[in-house]
Amino acid sequence: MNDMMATMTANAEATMSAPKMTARDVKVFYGEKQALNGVSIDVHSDLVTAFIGPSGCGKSTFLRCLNRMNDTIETARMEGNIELEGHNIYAPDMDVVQLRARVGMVFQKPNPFPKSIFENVAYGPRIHGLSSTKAELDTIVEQSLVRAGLWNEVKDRLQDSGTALSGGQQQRLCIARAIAVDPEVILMDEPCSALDPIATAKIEELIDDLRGRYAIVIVTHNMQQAARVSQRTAFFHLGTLVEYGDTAEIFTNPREQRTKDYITGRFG
Ligand SMILES: Nc1ncnc2c1ncn2[C@@H]1O[C@H](COP(=O)(O)OP(=O)(O)OP(=O)(O)O)[C@@H](O)[C@H]1O
Repeated sequence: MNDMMATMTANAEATMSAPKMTARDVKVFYGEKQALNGVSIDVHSDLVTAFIGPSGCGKSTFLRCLNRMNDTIETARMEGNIELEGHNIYAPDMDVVQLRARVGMVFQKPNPFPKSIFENVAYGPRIHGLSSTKAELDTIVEQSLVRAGLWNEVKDRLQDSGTALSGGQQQRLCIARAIAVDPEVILMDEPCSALDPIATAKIEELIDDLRGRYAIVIVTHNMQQAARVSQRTAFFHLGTLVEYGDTAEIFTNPREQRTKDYITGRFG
């Protein structure tokens, strides 16, 4: 394929669906200190988007803007515009609890509630009124655990504590918990950094299985992981989005020298 055709294919792929989320000129300050310098990005529904970059470049800060988790940090202040399906998520009438159900989050360290496996998954659907009978709730719990690739391992011990599972199982339980409230976007902040290679491989497979059903955004320190699981990659450096594009392009033919230096291990 010649260069022009390759570009046209990439562009056609990028425009195949309207973006699920758009961010424009997002700036974040912690007190006086500016952590993001005006980030603009589109997140597509049917793709996995990876955020990469050296420690402290602002990946997690930006991820947290996408479901207003930064609201919980007293010193944090955000400027710019972020929309979910065309609605400003920072508008005064936005219900933040609803927003965080639509844009779910999985954290670096698995954080199940100190409750049963069943309750971990059932809690969200119950408080969001997604089921009216016990049978409906059972179905949601089962489907969520199936989708998170955990059902076969836990179906006979749903009343055991979620915290008694292995680290990798706990992380899949947290993914099931996010899935249970029927989100549109799932944000994952270094979801494998506390896991061993086998548990990591399972989460990566799971991300691939979930692609297409949810827009997935993953922050990762691991460039191989970004290359394996994502179709779009955003490279951040010192609070700036340096380059954003097709993952294969970013890793084989980056436009910016700073991206090239980072992916070839010259810094970071
Ligand atoms: N709660 C906070 N209060 C003050 N400064 C913060 C806070 N969280 C992050 N920062 C600062 O904002 C900048 C960006 O941090 P952020 O955690 O978003 O980077 P990151 O790229 O996700 O880093 P890492 O890969 O190490 O997690 C850093 O300089 C960091 O020290």
